[in-house]
Amino acid sequence: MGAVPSALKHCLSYQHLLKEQLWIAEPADFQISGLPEYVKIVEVGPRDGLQNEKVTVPTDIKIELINRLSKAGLSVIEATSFVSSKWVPQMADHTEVMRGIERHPGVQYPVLTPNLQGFHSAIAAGATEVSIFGAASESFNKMNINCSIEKSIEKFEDVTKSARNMNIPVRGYVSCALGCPYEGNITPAKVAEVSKHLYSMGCYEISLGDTIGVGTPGSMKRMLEAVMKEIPVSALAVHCHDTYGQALANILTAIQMGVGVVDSAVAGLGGCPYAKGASGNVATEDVIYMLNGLGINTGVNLYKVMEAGNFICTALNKKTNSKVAQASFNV
Ligand SMILES: CC(C)(COP(=O)([O-])OP(=O)([O-])OC[C@H]1O[C@@H](n2cnc3c(N)ncnc32)[C@H](O)[C@@H]1OP(=O)([O-])[O-])[C@@H](O)C(=O)NCCC(=O)NCCSC(=O)C[C@@](C)(O)CC(=O)[O-]
Repeated sequence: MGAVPSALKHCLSYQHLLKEQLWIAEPADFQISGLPEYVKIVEVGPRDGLQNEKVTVPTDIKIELINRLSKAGLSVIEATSFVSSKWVPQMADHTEVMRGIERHPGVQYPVLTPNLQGFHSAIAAGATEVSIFGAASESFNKMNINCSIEKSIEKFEDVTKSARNMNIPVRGYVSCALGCPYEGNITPAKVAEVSKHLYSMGCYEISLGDTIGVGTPGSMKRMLEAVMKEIPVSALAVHCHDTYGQALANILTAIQMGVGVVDSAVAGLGGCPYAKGASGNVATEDVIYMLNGLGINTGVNLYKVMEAGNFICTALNKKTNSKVAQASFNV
């Protein structure tokens, strides 16, 4: 570990913090039966975390954030999205971001592509993995990508077909998996149906999004039970926003059910522009702290993620949403 940056120095005096959990990437040397040895973190901070920021974040700050996250040991960092700059102005610099980042060996930098136009722009900018993003709610789908679920499936098929021809892996999102800001309750059967469509068209992984953070361990369990009838659990990820403070509990429930991939955002940044009131994603720092405490390896250095969180929160002039970072920095 290198020199401790001045902003973090005072953390060292916090005697009550479990040193090994905070500073060392290695998980505890025990294993709780029934839990996996390893969980993959998909860092979505540079995309989901920043897309809703009202003030334009300078491109070099986005690039520096991604470079710092790469050095923290994260193996997947969602870098940006190739969507319309009229819809999401914050992501307008997608090409510059993709051209500016350092590519670390073993790290994937997927980007969102809602249609063929986005896919071709992403490939031209150097993307080597893309994500398509659907929803289990008609109303949300319309608000988010301006078409019905059925129409979006057609557009996604165009993307997956082109991606297959170019050997580009495609990840699929299903938003509103535990509730919709416009329709309220969403049935697990609908989530399973949309997930199956995306999986059948070639997505290697389906990320189930609690877009507005209303889920509980109970609704997470019911939804996963339905989806797991259609898709192997090894191809599932969970993507939890923390609006109602349930994200860590929901993630633990998913992991206990065999899910091995968790999306999260550094400093708990985030929110969806088309889901009013949705708070940030679960903080990467908090997920890693929990997993370390469970003896589950992530390969990620918590200390370096905290540094990256400190960097972006300073740049945005905002307080971190990570409880672990708040406790460590006494903010
Ligand atoms: C999907 C579109 C583009 C459809 O937008 P549209 O207006 O229906 O598209 P269109 O095909 O009719 O084209 C209209 C204009 O958009 C342009 N256009 C068309 N496609 C693209 C593209 N790919 N990139 C750039 N420009 C594009 C196109 O060139 C044209 O430009 P104009 O001639 O008017 O100048 C639009 O609705 C859009 O950009 N929506 C934003 C979606 C978004 O980024 N939402 C937030 C991310 S999703 C999320 O946060 C949830 C998630 C994933 O995190 C999981 C969870 O939490 O649940």
